[in-house]
Amino acid sequence: MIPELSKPSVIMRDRQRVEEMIQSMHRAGPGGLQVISDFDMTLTRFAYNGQRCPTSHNILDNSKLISEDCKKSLKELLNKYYPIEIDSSRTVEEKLPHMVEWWTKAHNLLIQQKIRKDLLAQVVQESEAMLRDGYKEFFDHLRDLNVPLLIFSAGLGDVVEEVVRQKGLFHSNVRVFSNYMDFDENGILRAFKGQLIHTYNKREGALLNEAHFHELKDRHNVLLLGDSLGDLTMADGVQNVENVLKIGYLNDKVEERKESYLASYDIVLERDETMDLANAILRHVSGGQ
Ligand SMILES: Nc1ccn([C@@H]2O[C@H](COP(=O)(O)O)[C@@H](O)[C@H]2O)c(=O)n1
Repeated sequence: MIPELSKPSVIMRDRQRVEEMIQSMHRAGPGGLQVISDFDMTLTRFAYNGQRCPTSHNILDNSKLISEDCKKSLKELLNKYYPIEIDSSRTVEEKLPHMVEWWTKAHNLLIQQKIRKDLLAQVVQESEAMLRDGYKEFFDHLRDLNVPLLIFSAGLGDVVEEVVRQKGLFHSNVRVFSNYMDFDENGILRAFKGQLIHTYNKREGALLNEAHFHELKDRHNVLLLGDSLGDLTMADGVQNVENVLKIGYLNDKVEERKESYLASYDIVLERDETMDLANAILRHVSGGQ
């Protein structure tokens, strides 16, 4: 049905179920579809030429807006908390306080740097942010089909938006839910707005945005893209859902985490740096439109 499902990087625990869901989505067509995606390491690449690619936080952390001392502290936080984030031997409940601590400490450090809003665009331009191969077809096809793309990110919303804008992809069907910076009247970062979003509380974020999902209440099929087990709850605010086809990018600690990803995602993409499968599914669902 979809040749990309047979790529070596694609693994599934129940191929028949996946094919049934895709067929059902095809019957409903693009008018019944919405796409909910994580940003960092899902729409962006995990690695390029053997080097890790930056998250939206890293784009700012590594920039000229951050002092060397602060860079060191942010790196120490990353080295301490990232292994906890991806540790398959701990439960989500065990990880939660550590994630809140990481994000809170990192955001407080960023606030101390008195970051200027007007320099963010330049920082993104000078960064090594990289979207996955096939990103343009993905964004443009969704725009052409009028399919909403909701990006749920525990990263930095201002940076996420800037990356998408600079690539010419911020089409009117794209909405970003994320951690947004609050700037004072001089354009200096003074706080973060709203409730903190980290890797494992996206369900709360999704439910807080229920009103937005209500606008999409006639779109009963969801294509969900994520890279962590926390991303699985991103569609929890969707009403009258018929199919949620969950595609998970397994980027890091692949062997260790494969079982848990296979148990939770319908399709797991192992070290796959492309949007090929999502693009192929969209082509199929839209009947070649
Ligand atoms: N200070 C931080 C905090 C988090 N990260 C990483 O960003 C990713 C964002 O989360 P998503 O679930 O939306 O992908 C997360 O995976 C953290 O590893 C960071 O780099 N710096």
